[in-house]
Amino acid sequence: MSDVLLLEAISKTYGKGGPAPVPVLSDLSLRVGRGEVVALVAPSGAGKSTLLHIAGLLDTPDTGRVLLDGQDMTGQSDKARTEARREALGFVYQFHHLLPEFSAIENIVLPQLANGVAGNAAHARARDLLERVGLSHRAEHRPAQLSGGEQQRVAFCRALANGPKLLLADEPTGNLDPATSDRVFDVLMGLVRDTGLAALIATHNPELAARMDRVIQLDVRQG
Ligand SMILES: Nc1ncnc2c1ncn2[C@@H]1O[C@H](COP(=O)(O)OP(=O)(O)OP(=O)(O)O)[C@@H](O)[C@H]1O
Repeated sequence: MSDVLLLEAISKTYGKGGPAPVPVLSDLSLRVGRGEVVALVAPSGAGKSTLLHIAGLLDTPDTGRVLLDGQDMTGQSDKARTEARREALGFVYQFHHLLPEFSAIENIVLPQLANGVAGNAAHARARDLLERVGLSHRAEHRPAQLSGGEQQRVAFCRALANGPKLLLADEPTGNLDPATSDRVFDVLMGLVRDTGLAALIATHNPELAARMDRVIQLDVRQG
């Protein structure tokens, strides 16, 4: 299985060289293969967000390498990283961050237009994604008119709108009640499996983690 994401010997310390350095990641390596769904389980403060930011090319490690689909992103320009992020990565957060003034379908169309997709094709893809998550009938509604679980399903569609190679998710169902979280997670797994993309999904929920292909546990560093 080829690696979609490969982190090699990553280290990160905040405030390095200052009076109160915070070492967070030390010599961490991980890989996510094509079609693989990996759970990232970490107690609060262990560096889960730091790791997702590094994997998502939003932050850089002090040492180590980040390879995305075989391409070494270490030392690449901001422009190249932004491009790679737009083309290869999809993000889902605990709170959906949908644009409130746009409808569900527009929230899925807009990132495609920003990537140069033609309007008709972008709408067709958005409709297809909404159908897959059972929300065709809510396409014209704005986020505030949708339930929390529905908003999160729209956020999944948006993350997948540009056909990413890797989905990075930070507690994607964390703000939902347990029953809704379970249902919405099923939808996410269905989407990921259908599209064959790789996913790294951070969760505090051991039951959700157990349903993924592999679990990576991060521990809090002492000192
Ligand atoms: N900019 C920063 N400067 C200094 N310390 C930081 C900075 N950002 C994060 N940290 C510290 O690094 C550690 C890891 O932070 P991170 O946000 O990655 O944790 P996390 O595992 O995502 O936690 P949570 O699950 O609570 O969100 C924490 O102790 C945090 O206080």
